[in-house]
Amino acid sequence: MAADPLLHEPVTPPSADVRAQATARLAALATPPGALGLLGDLAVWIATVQGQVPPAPVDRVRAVIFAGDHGVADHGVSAFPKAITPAMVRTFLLGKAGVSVLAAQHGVSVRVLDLGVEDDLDGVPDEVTAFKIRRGSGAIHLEDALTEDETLRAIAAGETVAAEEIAAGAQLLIGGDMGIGNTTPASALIAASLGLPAHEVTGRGTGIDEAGLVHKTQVVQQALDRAGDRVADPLETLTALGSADLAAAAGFMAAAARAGVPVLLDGVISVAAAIMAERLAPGAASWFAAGHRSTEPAQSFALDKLGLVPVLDLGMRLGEGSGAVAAVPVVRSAALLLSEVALLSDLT
Ligand SMILES: O=C(O)c1ccc[n+]([C@@H]2O[C@H](COP(=O)([O-])O)[C@@H](O)[C@H]2O)c1
Ligand SMILES: Cc1cc2nc[nH]c2cc1C
Repeated sequence: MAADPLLHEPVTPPSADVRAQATARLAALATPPGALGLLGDLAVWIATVQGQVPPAPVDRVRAVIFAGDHGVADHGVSAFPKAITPAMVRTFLLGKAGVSVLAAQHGVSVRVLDLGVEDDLDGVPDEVTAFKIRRGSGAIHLEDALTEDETLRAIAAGETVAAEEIAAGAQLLIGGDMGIGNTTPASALIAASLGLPAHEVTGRGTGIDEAGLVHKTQVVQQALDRAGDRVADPLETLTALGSADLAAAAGFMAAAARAGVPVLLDGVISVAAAIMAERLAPGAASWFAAGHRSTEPAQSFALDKLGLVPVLDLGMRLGEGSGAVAAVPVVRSAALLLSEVALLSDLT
């Protein structure tokens, strides 16, 4: 497959003029300056990415869960077996996962897609597997995750999905994940992109013990050493250290940014995809906000790199898009405050 001609093209940033107007309105509200704290910053962000002051209510929020398996999960890096991945895909479809409950409460649509699950998912609707790239991505410490062609096809799949969600009316998109072992490639992508060693970024994922963490750190470092200088290029980085689901999530976020649709990021996997989206489409991160801080160290390093301060910090590490969905009511509150609070100049 030929590379997308838009890859590496800079993304048009949100309007600096609208940002200035939103900042001025926030300062003019009938509140002491700075009294809304991060809610105020979030209000300015949502108005800026919407291109309008005051901002519109954030009614249509759509989450997409990119599911896939990872060869590295057979090498002692997770507390759980791979069979959990297809089982959770079925659970999302039943509306019974953690993210499903939060999303139902907050009126967020959830779409789950199999990009690389190591199971045929017999009986699930065809639309779930329509973008499948392969059954399981390569064990990144021993081999490439993907072929170059698979990387390009996965990115293109994510771009198509973003276009579909935007056509369906999304005002705000969330990129979620499901895949046993996926904190290993996510940490490797972040380490490679930020130039950090494995011991700084590697975390406990689903809950491995101390010995497991030592081993997982060695696996991440082995993957980084194996990839070597190839990590200077974002496509090579995804091919060597990523996965079908992570590449698709990166394509999804890059396409959302190019279309001027904001993205609320979730945990370490979502933020790894955001880092890759920013590398594929420089400037994309100006369309992103961070839903929450995960317990994974790589996620905090990556958020700092992107210049993002998370809305929530609840010690969550579920993935699935759940931390971002939990932050949606706060984003909605922020938009409403900037549009409905009286101006100081109007006080009687
Ligand atoms: O979002 C996070 O920061 C996060 C942190 C730890 C674990 N997870 C979820 O747990 C799975 C990956 O954990 P692990 O230990 O198997 O690499 C995957 O399905 C993720 O959605 C997610
Ligand atoms: C049960 C379970 C649910 C998950 N959801 C996201 N990652 C997960 C990992 C496990 C193990």
